[in-house]
Amino acid sequence: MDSNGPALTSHPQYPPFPETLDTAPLVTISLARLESRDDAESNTLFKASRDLGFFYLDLKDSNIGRSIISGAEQLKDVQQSFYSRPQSEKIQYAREKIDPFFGYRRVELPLVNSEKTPVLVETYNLRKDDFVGNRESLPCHPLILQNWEIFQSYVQSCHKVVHLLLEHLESHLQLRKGALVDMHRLHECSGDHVRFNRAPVYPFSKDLVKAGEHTDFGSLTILMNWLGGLQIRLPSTEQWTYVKPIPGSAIVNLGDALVKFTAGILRSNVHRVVPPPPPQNNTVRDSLVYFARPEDNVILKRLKGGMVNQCPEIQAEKEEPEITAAEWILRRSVGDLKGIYTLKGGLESRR
Ligand SMILES: O=C(O)CCC(=O)C(=O)O
Ligand SMILES: [Fe+2]
Repeated sequence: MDSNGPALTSHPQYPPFPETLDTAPLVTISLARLESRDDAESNTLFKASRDLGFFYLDLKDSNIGRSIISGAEQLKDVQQSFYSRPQSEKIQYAREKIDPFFGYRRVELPLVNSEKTPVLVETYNLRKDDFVGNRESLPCHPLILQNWEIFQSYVQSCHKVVHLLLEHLESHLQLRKGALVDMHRLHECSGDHVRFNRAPVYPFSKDLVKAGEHTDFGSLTILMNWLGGLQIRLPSTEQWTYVKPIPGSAIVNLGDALVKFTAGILRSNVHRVVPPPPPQNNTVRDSLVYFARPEDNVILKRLKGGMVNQCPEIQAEKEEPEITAAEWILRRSVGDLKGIYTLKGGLESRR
């Protein structure tokens, strides 16, 4: 039991993350301390955003944070109900029918399980603009409509956290006030979305895991997960290392858009999802993600001012097409553009 009473999260209902495993050294940053503009906490945030691009955000002592914790638990229930629906029903909301990026997607893994049934990885991308009323909503499953208010509140809370993190970052970067925040307004259209991720029980496969290595292509990602399986490649050792889920904390990472805006000062670290470590490996894995992205019309290029001006422009940066966030998301999602970490001689090579 912690200070907030028992059963804050449902982590204890799952098999435990193994104590003996080496895990990634993410620092923990307190959302409440960032809210009260604690300088030391803010410095830790900036350092983590440069060095690793991943950190835990302890949500427990903040009202917004606690609404994210309880919202995530509720949305996980929605997610589980949705994924237990028959395929014939889920594919009514498939991306092919709805939108190139938003909607349901199933990918069959090239594996055979003991029941000889397809092994499916499933995702469902739900657009922020629909929940906050920026656009006419895309068609979605009735379970989403029945839980609309939970999504609305979740999106708003995550978005507030994104603004707070961006405010701290822009101040450390000595950019003008609003330089980052004003490109991420709630009521402007953007690629922000909630994603339900579902992975079945499946054995570790080198090829599959390799194919899943990626950086996130937006600005900030707020991840809630209950089982291990997320791994990051540590910049210090190049080793793939599990990130342990911590009840009451989100895992936050920076995406490629922030690397571009800051000419490589901030880091978007490569990561992947593999089967959870034993004894968690016989449990279906759900995770819940809020992806924050720049507004659709924003051009993805370095910002002017502050620390960014002190970074000389490198060749790879000069050669990159100047495209909008909307176009970048579409092209990245079909693999047409490379992520920051794969771009040889690109921004990552500045380190
Ligand atoms: O499921 C996780 O823990 C991470 C998911 C992820 O990296 C993503 O959806 O981009
Ligand atoms: Fe990711």
